Amino acid sequence: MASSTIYEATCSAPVNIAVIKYWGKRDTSLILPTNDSLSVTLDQDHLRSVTTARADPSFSSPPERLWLNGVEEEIKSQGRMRTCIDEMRKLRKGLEDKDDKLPKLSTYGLRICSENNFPTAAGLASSASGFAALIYTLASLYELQPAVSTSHLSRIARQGSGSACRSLFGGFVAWQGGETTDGSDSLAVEVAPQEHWSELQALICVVSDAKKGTPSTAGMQRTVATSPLLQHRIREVVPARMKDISQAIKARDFNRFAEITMADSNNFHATCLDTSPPIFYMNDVSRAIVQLVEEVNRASEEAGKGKIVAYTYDAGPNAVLYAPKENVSLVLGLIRHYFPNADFDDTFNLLSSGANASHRGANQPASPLPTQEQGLPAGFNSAVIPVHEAGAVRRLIHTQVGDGPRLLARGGADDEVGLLNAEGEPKRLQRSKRA
Ligand SMILES: Nc1ncnc2c1ncn2[C@@H]1O[C@H](COP(=O)(O)OP(=O)(O)OP(=O)(O)O)[C@@H](O)[C@H]1O
Ligand SMILES: C[C@@](O)(CCOP(=O)(O)OP(=O)(O)O)CC(=O)O
Repeated sequence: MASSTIYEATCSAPVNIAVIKYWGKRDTSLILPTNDSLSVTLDQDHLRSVTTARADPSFSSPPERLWLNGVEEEIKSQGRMRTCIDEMRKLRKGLEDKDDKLPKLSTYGLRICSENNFPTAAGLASSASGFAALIYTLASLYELQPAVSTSHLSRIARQGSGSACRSLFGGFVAWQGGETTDGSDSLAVEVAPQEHWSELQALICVVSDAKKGTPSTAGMQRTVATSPLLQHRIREVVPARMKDISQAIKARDFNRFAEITMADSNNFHATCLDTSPPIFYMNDVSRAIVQLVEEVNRASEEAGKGKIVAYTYDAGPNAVLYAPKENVSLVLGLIRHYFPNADFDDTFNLLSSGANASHRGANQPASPLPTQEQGLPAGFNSAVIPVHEAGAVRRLIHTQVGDGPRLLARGGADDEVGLLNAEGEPKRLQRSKRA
């Protein structure tokens, strides 16, 4: 029998894409990085993880169960999920020890259900939004805030997946790597809120949605073990860039922001190439996008204007393009010309054919090259890359800088947003594990 009060919370959390990359751990179990990093939080109206957690004394054998996208996952005894749940319980117990009146939720079993609204295998940062949603939901269920700060929560999210600590904040977020061996100073802080530079937008070019060859967790430790270039990155490159890009963000200086973002993506991928055996995340399509961005920026600067757009690549071939709002139509036009037939989620109605129109690749005629009236710089070399075969870029997602995790609902199982049914099982269950 379930107890009469339902202790439940449902929250969402955003994806973040780093502009100064985290790559390497100095402690693999606490997840302490070898360098600081900095990211932009993306709008969870477009990409998000939603998690429901319920605590109930009747939940037993096993006390905790977890479903991701409708499929039950094992909570391994030494695993990251286990650590996160245990750490959150400890924080709740701390509050209960100080206040007798609080229900002893820390002793109750848990049911957790989470869904990502983007394909988990799309090479987007699902572990970041996923662990941030988990931590924020448990913090809401256990009513930890304001006693426990968001930066404190980020220290726990970090132990789920390093990059997840940055998804606890909106806007522009730094993960301070810290120096202590216990990880107490390794946490995320806000550099600037979303509203500070809300004109910054992102166009995600999904080049491949196949699961990558070398997972980041394994790849980065191979780089730590074998790359001399990584040592230079840790000592010289990143510290200077962290300062410079923070200033660029504070001054809303897109030119400088773009310069540092692209340089850091290239430096990170250079350390991957410097790894033994080398790791290749970018492919020919990724490199063609780099050439296109470099050319439009060159032509714009030659015309006495600033850079139009910046690229950055994580541990996969997909490009994330950052640009001020006023440049996105041009960037989109260029991508749609050189990479025809991509599915396009037109969240901002740039192609102006109705609200949230979705343009499915197969029916789209090849787009013409944007004109000078549409902002193409006069000296742009249109032969910089060939027009690629249809579907070389499979999907385009247009989004913008966004806010931090949101509490969507508290309490009953019959609310619309909660993911668990009255029995504490997913409302939407998938029969078998994804391939
Ligand atoms: N909604 C979620 N809630 C909790 N954990 C999640 C969620 N979504 C993903 N995860 C965790 O993240 C893991 C996937 O992380 P993985 O690093 O393989 O992919 P990725 O995050 O897409 O890639 P990367 O971190 O390299 O950008 C899953 O196995 C799961 O443990
Ligand atoms: C290239 C990156 O996206 C690497 C992300 O690595 P993860 O955070 O996925 O790694 P773990 O801490 O092992 O879970 C760069 C970044 O997001 O800063």
